[in-house]
Amino acid sequence: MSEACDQNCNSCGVECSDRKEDTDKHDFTERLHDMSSIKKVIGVVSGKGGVGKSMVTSMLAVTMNRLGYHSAILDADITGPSIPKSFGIKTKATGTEFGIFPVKSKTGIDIMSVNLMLANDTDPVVWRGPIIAGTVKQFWSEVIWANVDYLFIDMPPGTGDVPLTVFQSIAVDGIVIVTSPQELVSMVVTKAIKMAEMMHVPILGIIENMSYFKCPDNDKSYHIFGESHLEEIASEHQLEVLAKLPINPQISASCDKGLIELYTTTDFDKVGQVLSNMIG
Ligand SMILES: Nc1ncnc2c1ncn2[C@@H]1O[C@H](COP(=O)(O)OP(=O)(O)OP(=O)(O)O)[C@@H](O)[C@H]1O
Repeated sequence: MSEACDQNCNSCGVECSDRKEDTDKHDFTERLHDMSSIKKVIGVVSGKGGVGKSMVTSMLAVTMNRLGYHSAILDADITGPSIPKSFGIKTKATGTEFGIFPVKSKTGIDIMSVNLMLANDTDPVVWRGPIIAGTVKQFWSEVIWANVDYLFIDMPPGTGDVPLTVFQSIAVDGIVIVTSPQELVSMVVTKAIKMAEMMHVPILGIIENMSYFKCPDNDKSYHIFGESHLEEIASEHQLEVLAKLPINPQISASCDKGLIELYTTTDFDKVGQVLSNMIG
């Protein structure tokens, strides 16, 4: 210890034997539940709301489940949870002294969402930011995610408190960015990309939803929300285009009826392959 020591290690650069841990450097990482095992954690993000992020999260879980992996979904969209509805889940989550058990969908996808804990699905979550962020952490550390290959996290839109909490406290292996043609012409998707870069989370690629509408009468494709700028944005940030999804009334009908697991498409084949390669 130096003679001039004032016991404030934060303002001193000397590596002496009495040095205390730097109190400015916090480790925000949350511990996974002891009974959980997750191979890969994938965040699904969007710059703004309503672009189909929850639908894409659901279909990613369904796709990997169909490929023989055990998928799970952590619904981190606490104030606007829509995952249980897409899967038609009516039962509530249960818990014991060991932890909280996610609810299984019809095809065996494990799901945890705030709506599985509320008495009524229509009860609003009127909580302040730190409580919401704390709930997401609890979904990670107190839920028993048993033998999960892919845990998909449906993030709230934007770059606010909850996405920040997820990136800081959960070891995310990669993110998928969901966007729409309208959104791409604005700067919001770039904000989401830059946030992931700042947090050092690998970006697996971009999915453009509501890209076009294929008319069943004449088989022509119409760009309802304008021409896509996806390739430009993707190449600007050296990102892979994982899918371009059409506007398809069957998608919204499947979500509304809670039958997303019955929706079939080849549109997710590429992203399914990219995700499979992560486990091998
Ligand atoms: N490609 C599509 N074709 C038709 N309907 C779609 C498509 N994608 C999403 N939808 C519908 O649009 C609505 C919004 O989708 P979703 O809830 O997935 O958006 P979101 O980005 O998660 O929204 P939020 O940010 O508000 O949570 C849903 O009713 C969904 O079924």
